[in-house]
Amino acid sequence: MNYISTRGAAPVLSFGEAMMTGLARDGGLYVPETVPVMSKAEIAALAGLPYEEIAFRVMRPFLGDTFGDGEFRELIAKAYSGFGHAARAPLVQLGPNHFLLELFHGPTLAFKDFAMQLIGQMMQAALAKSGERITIVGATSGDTGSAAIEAFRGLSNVDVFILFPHGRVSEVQRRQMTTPVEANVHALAVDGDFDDCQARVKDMFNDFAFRDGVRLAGVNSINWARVLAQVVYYFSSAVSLGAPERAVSFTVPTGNFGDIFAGYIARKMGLPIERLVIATNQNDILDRAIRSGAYVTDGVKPSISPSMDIQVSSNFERALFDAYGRDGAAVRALMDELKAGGFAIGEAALEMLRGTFASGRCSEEETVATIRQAFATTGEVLCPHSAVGVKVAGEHLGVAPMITLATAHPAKFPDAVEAAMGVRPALPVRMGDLFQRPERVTRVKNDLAALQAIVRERIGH
Ligand SMILES: Cc1ncc(COP(=O)(O)O)c(C=O)c1O
Ligand SMILES: N[C@@H](CCOP(=O)(O)O)C(=O)O
Repeated sequence: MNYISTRGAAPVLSFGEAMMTGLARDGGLYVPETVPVMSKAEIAALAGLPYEEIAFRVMRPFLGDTFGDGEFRELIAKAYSGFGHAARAPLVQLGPNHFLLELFHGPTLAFKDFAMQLIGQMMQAALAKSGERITIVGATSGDTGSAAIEAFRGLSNVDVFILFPHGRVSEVQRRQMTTPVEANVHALAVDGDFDDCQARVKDMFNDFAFRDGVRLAGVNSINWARVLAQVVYYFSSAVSLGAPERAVSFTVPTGNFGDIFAGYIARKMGLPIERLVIATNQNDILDRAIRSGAYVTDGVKPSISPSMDIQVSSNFERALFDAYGRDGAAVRALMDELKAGGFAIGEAALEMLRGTFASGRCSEEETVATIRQAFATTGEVLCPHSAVGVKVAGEHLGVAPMITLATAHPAKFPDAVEAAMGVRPALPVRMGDLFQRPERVTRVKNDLAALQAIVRERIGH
């Protein structure tokens, strides 16, 4: 299995190489050269299997010879052993034809754990073989950062630097990143928004002297392995509702487009998905793009679903690559236009995107009302991101069962949830002392040289 860049001018890599490389050297994102298809019988055979076995069968065809079968099974088993629910990704019913896929039972209470715990295992296995030492630099709007820190804290051959927008993540999210005591964890509060943090990480990858000097690695959804691990729960949930005999639909609270892109891959692999709905908060660039054909940034607006406060949606590039017939030069030209504020999606590409994704937007008021209403009618406590999904899903219900992804635990956003429904969701007991632990964080300007200097100094390079 080969991996190619969305900008068409980077070396072709194996799965293992793409995982350790992060951003392609032409600035693009790696995607599989071809997507393996599962037969109807293979999909049907997933029903009733443990999550770990489904993960093995869905991901195995993408790996080439990076890991042996036995080794890969062991890595999967270790990755999910710390999850707080036997089903890993349980489904609960919200209404006659509407289900919620709870993706927040991992160690840091967000869907990021599904991929990050596995990537942590896979990278450690790869490093044990190569004897290398790496420097992970990641950008977060709240959840990727804590998940990455949890997956890599305390390792002797990895330093992990996380850039988060100062004052724009919830207090629980911030403390998850600033309270780990391990010396290889570096939380950096950047004076800027998430788009700034993500742009600085990409700048670091595009500075080859820095990138090669510190042996930079990425664990944002830049990294194909992150997306791949997220494909699994589309299969596990769909088969439990009758796929492949019965088609299902998904609504996905969306920011950086990684999670919904995983759903797109599941569909390409043969999973019968009727609708794939992008749900945005007031940072609605993706909804506007699908409706109008203009992908134009207009500044990140802080919201009560802060993890989705994103305008430059990294993985949309992967969708554009397919929409433009896998023409790397065309994607490169669009990304150059984006630097100046935006671009118009070509007619054929827009038709492809509209045929693939539906979309909707949820205002702040609607998010609050949805949290309140879901609790009153179903007893389910939604985090604000999941509420965005539930609200938009309600506009797209059809014959096929709708599965909305619940992407974070409500206790990560206690203020927003309490303001909506008058009850403060409690953190799990193991995190009960989070607010008593001392914090360790460095405030940094939104400046590439300043950030690079910190990384170099901390790793002694
Ligand atoms: C809780 C939560 N919901 C939704 C999203 C959006 O997911 P994606 O960036 O993959 O679109 C994020 C951030 O990624 C998140 O942390
Ligand atoms: N919402 C994310 C933003 C980063 O997304 P990623 O999937 O590219 O890591 C977060 O919580 O950090």
